Amino acid sequence: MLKIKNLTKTYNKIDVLKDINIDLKSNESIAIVGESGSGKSTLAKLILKLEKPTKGKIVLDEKKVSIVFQDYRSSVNPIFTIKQILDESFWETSQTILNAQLEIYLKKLELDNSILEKFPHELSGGQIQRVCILRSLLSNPSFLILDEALSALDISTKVNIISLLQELKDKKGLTYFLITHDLEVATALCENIKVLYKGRIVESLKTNNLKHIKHPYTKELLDSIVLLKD
Ligand SMILES: Nc1ncnc2c1ncn2[C@@H]1O[C@H](COP(=O)(O)OP(=O)(O)OP(=O)(O)O)[C@@H](O)[C@H]1O
Repeated sequence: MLKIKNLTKTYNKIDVLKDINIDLKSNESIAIVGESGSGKSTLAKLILKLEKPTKGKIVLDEKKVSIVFQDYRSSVNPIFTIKQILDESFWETSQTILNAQLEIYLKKLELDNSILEKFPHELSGGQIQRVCILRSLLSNPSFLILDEALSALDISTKVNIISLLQELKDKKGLTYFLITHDLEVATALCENIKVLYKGRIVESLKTNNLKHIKHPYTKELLDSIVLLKD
């Protein structure tokens, strides 16, 4: 479904991504976990062809691709109401189906119907982030890139949205390319985890087998989950 071969991206003579290889099978989701500045968003931009690789190749065998950007405030038009922002989601879905889906997703994303008439500046960061997730889901994608898409949400909302995303994965076969520094969200949604450190993949793991962690940065991430659960 997604093949990335020997990918390098250089900005100002600095390799932001170096020799990245990913081979993702259909119906498997992947999480790219890494600290700030490790090159995660750059990788998303390359997959979406918003940027060109310096070296290497990316082949994405999916047509219905959507993304929830990390910078959620600037990805909504401030002079549009939320309803108008969501109307951008038309692909091939009829208005009737869209309205029915909208009702369901609003409930699952814990958003009140009254937000539809509001403007982005009248919403909290967490509400706008959920509107961005909703907009992507309404476009009925088969491959969804989530770039730190749950970062502004409180724990209980995050748990509910993860369960919605899991449901869509199971029922509709939606595949996620998850970008996060939260290993816990990564293990909840994805079968595969790649740890990006200073532009290189330093560890490739299967979620059902985290015993083989080698890199100190991944160990730190795993310890932080244990600490949060203590
Ligand atoms: N268009 C650009 N021109 C020059 N440098 C860039 C550009 N885009 C990203 N970079 C640099 O590439 C590096 C990786 O950035 P990127 O946004 O991919 O990191 P990230 O892992 O997503 O970080 P964060 O978690 O903070 O969002 C950073 O040092 C950044 O300054």
